[in-house]
Amino acid sequence: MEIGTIGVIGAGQMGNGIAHVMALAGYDVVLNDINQEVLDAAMARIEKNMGRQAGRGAISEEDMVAALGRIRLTLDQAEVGPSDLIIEAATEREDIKNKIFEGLAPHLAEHTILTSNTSSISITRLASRTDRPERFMGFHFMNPVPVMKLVELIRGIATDEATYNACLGIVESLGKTASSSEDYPAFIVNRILIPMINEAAYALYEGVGNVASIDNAMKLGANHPMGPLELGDFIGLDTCLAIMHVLHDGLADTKYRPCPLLTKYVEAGWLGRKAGRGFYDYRGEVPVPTR
Ligand SMILES: CC(=O)CC(=O)SCCNC(=O)CCNC(=O)[C@H](O)C(C)(C)COP(=O)(O)OP(=O)(O)OC[C@H]1O[C@@H](n2cnc3c(N)ncnc32)[C@H](O)[C@@H]1OP(=O)(O)O
Ligand SMILES: NC(=O)C1=CN([C@@H]2O[C@H](COP(=O)(O)OP(=O)(O)OC[C@H]3O[C@@H](n4cnc5c(N)ncnc54)[C@H](OP(=O)(O)O)[C@@H]3O)[C@@H](O)[C@H]2O)C=CC1
Repeated sequence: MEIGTIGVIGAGQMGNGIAHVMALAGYDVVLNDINQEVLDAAMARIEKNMGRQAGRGAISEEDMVAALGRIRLTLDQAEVGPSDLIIEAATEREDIKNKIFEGLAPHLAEHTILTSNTSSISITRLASRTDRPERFMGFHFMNPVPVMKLVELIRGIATDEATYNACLGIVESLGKTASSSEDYPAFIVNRILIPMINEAAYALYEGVGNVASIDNAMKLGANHPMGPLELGDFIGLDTCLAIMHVLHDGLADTKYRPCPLLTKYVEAGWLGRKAGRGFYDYRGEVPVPTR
């Protein structure tokens, strides 16, 4: 199936990265959010990131200008409907995602493929609420999207082969690598990664170490590019907590208990980098640990 236009719903950190790589690969992109300021910030972020790529010669100025011209911003979800493929990248809440797919339903073209960039939520369950479970997939990018090579592809129980192959073709056209995961809570990467971040929050909660010692231990002792608390802030602590709840509920195993300190940070609105404060405070010149 020929894919020309890609709709992206949610213009947060993932939505802007997805729009960036899709436009550079030659797709027309319709980027939607409920907030004009978020749309404007997403476009500014894309321009900045592409500018850096052009600056170091990874892409040409012409490619950059052409890619930026392929991105259309809209507050009207209906304008996303006729896209060949839609990637939902809104907040990690099942009620929000269901509402988006319900709202899209009357505006979809017959052939439109629906996908979700969800980090953890059942693809089968999301698909079952739509009119096209056979044309529904998990299309899971990693953060930061322009840099990370992997895309997890998750089939729901009803996903057909044509849909899977269309998504695989897109991943290849981006120069990224697809890995297939079965549809179980948090798939592969987050099944392993997010419990590690939650465990780091427990180590902090129990006083095993402070923020700096925990992050340094994993950076210098295990060669991780970011410490687990820094990575939690980078992903978004609300997203990390939501994933822990999906693991805990979906696998009914106490080993996935969300750390109470992680919950407290989210309740405080200390969601990490995107909120200016999380395990670190980002409001000054350099990030300062909060504990
Ligand atoms: C939660 C989920 O559902 C799934 C997930 O995504 S889990 C999270 C997965 N991601 C990770 O684990 C990221 C771990 N961190 C890293 O790999 C690295 O710290 C990093 C790539 C983010 C930054 O690397 P670094 O060497 O410290 O920084 P830096 O040298 O500034 O950046 C490296 C490159 O990334 C680019 N980059 C960094 N952050 C970026 C961002 N937010 N957006 C776009 N590009 C970015 C830089 O432009 C730079 O590109 P060039 O080398 O081509 O100039
Ligand atoms: N952060 C990460 O590292 C990764 C996240 N993901 C997944 O990607 C998705 C997005 O995450 P992320 O970008 O980090 O989250 P962000 O919080 O950065 O962005 C989510 C965006 O969705 C918007 N939004 C909420 N409701 C709607 C709606 N009804 N229609 C359109 N937009 C809406 C939000 O607006 P507002 O702020 O106004 O509510 C916000 O701008 C989640 O499912 C997450 O699990 C996947 C891989 C990695």
